[in-house]
Amino acid sequence: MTAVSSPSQTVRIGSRKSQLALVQTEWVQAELQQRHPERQFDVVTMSTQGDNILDVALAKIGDKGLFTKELEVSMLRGDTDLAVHSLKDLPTHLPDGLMLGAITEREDPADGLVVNAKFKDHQLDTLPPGAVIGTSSLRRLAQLRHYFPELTFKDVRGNLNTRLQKLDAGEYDGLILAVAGLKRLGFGARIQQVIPPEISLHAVGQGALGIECRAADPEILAIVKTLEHYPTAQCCLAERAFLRELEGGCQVPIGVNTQIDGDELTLTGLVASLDGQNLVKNQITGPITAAEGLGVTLATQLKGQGAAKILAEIFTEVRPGT
Ligand SMILES: NCc1[nH]cc(CCC(=O)O)c1CC(=O)O
Repeated sequence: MTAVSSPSQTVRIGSRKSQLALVQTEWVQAELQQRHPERQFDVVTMSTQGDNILDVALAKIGDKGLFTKELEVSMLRGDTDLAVHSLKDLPTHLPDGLMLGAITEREDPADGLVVNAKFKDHQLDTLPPGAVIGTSSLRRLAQLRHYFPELTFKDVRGNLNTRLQKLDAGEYDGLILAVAGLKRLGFGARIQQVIPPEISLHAVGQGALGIECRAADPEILAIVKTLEHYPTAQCCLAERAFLRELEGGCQVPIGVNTQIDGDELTLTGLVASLDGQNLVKNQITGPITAAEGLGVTLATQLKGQGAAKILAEIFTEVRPGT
């Protein structure tokens, strides 16, 4: 008798429809298919709120689950079994019934500068005063304003291709984008400068993928876990604990950098005011196995150093009335 795969053998992977999301999900699909040949892995795509609202600055619409909610509802209904996210888009609090099943190996987590052809060979410190830099992230804005007050910063929305088209059409002189996204979409050659952590700390979870699944589905969890990359997971769990403790979403100027050296993990964290005038930054080192505790401790330290005041100010500025 030949084994015919029953419908229950099919694992359905939820994904956003953007080109980056699809590249990432197809990578996960191929890796899982290779590790679990007895199963069939299908991709189910859906649009999220974040994909549909393109005319409003991200900072103004809030961030809680903007790019993830539809994928989560689908898992809770049993229409899909897991979801692939850019980890930085996944909120630190997940809905009841779901969990972060695995974190995959991280691509370069840094931000990168991409420029219009007329500024070929320029870097942030050689661009002329007034050059227009596109970014939709308050974190990038605050840090870059601090170090390059003579540059002009302008909001930019849309997927990566749209953004690059706007850049090449001359609407911007430069864009700040995640190196990971550019590389995954084949635009690595356009990265003019990888921005060092001394100038701009990256977003929590940047460059890694987070695979979310149902908390009460051990079979799927066991499958998903086979994609976990331990060092990346510990770094990202430290970063996510730091962010959770500060209660800031991805649209608050919070930056991090995490390094592993032997059995030790060093987490650097920053909270910045929107105008980039005030940067509160600190660092903590401890055993890798205490990753989340290190994130919580660093957050508490930063709050005491002035971060609590900065965050309170931002919440009243960005979301008046709430
Ligand atoms: N904010 C959107 C987003 N979410 C994930 C990435 C790609 C990089 C990653 O995996 O962190 C990007 C694009 C960007 O920030 O330039």
